[in-house]
Amino acid sequence: MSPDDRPGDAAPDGFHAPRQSGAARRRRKKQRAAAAADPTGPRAPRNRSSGPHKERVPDARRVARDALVRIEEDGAYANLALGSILERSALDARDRGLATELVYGTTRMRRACDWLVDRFVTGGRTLDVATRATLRLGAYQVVFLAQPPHAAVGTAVDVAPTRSRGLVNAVLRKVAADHAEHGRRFPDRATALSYPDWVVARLDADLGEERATAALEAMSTASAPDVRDDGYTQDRASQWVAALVEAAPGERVLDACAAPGGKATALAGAGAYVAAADVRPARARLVADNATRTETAERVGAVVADGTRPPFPAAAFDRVLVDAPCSGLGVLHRRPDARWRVEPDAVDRLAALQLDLVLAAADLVRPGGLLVVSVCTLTAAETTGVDEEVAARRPDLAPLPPPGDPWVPWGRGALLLPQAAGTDGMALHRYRLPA
Ligand SMILES: C[S@@+](CC[C@H](N)C(=O)[O-])C[C@H]1O[C@@H](n2cnc3c(N)ncnc32)[C@H](O)[C@@H]1O
Repeated sequence: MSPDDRPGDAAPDGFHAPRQSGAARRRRKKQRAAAAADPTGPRAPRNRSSGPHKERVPDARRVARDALVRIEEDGAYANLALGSILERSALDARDRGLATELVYGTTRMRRACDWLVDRFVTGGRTLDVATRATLRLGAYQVVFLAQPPHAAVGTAVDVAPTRSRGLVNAVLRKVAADHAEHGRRFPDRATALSYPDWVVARLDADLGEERATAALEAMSTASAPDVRDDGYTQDRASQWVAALVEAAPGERVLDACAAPGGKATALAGAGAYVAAADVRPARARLVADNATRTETAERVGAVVADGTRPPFPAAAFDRVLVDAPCSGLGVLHRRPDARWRVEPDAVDRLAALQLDLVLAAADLVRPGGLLVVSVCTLTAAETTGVDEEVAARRPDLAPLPPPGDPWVPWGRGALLLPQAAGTDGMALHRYRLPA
């Protein structure tokens, strides 16, 4: 996994846009070379617009189909794939909205859509990427958008590759007929919710089935972006975390994992002097850019530093925030494709890193100061699990009571479930250093 692809790192807050990873670019190049060398293999991306519709002005569904092909074929991020195709299209605002809904919704519900169509693909036939994308799109419209079947099937056939129009028509008609007769039905919860098995199993075990289901359902709906008074786009959960640091004007605060700078700029906006550190130089530059844009640059010092080996003197800060890299299982609604990218072993690997970051940060807080730890995930390993280790190794750190509703108590900290207030899911621990 490339740095740009790390879970929990790439929240689309702020003014910046994330880039496609180097790995994705390399993969794409390799696929093109392989397709060119093997004419019987999968279609090369350059051919994807061939066929009788090549010259047509793209409509929302065609744009959506093309974006879904790019996401699947090139490993492109959904927002970037769609963004670049929309940029070149002549769609008006309404059709852009429709294309976005189709791409994001179909990407989220990919597993469910595959199950809906695969029952009716006979003879063990392997589907090419464009045909599968078209079938997913059609199934999504019929089953999840409840569009009139004849219209949904007709438009899917219209954007299908010529060679598979008959198949798309036949399969989607069966999907529509089955849906009309039985409604939505799936073989298991993970397919119905459209997440990888391991994500559902992990959240079931950690949150209980009822909370996990509601959280997973909430993260299949789009979240409304919130724009701060200074123009910075930041989810309300992150704004609350920054406020819970309770930084006062003139205080020295360290944000040990700061990029892209959402919380650092909020802390500086409250009047604190903020050392905003991040281990990745490119991301540290984002912090500086965002400080300039929010007019907090005179109180934000962006620093490249590894939080596990921080280059600051002991007890140098009144408050330290560790907004740690995490598996991102509380913010899966932000990126529709994120649920398919997170890897199961990320949870334990990141929990170990979080513990190192928290223990190193604790040494930087002055006597009587505050250490705040947040993660945008919901796993026990990365929340209560890390805190249990902290309790064992730093019994001198006194946990503060959890904030009230919509937060709920979670071990010695607090949890904000994505279904509680329509925000990101977050976990928070706050510790007072002995005076
Ligand atoms: C969840 S993001 C932080 C979001 C940020 N606090 C905000 O509100 O905009 C986690 C950040 O931790 C950084 N990071 C990862 N490992 C780190 C380390 N060892 N030391 C410092 N930063 C690290 C990542 O580059 C990423 O930018």
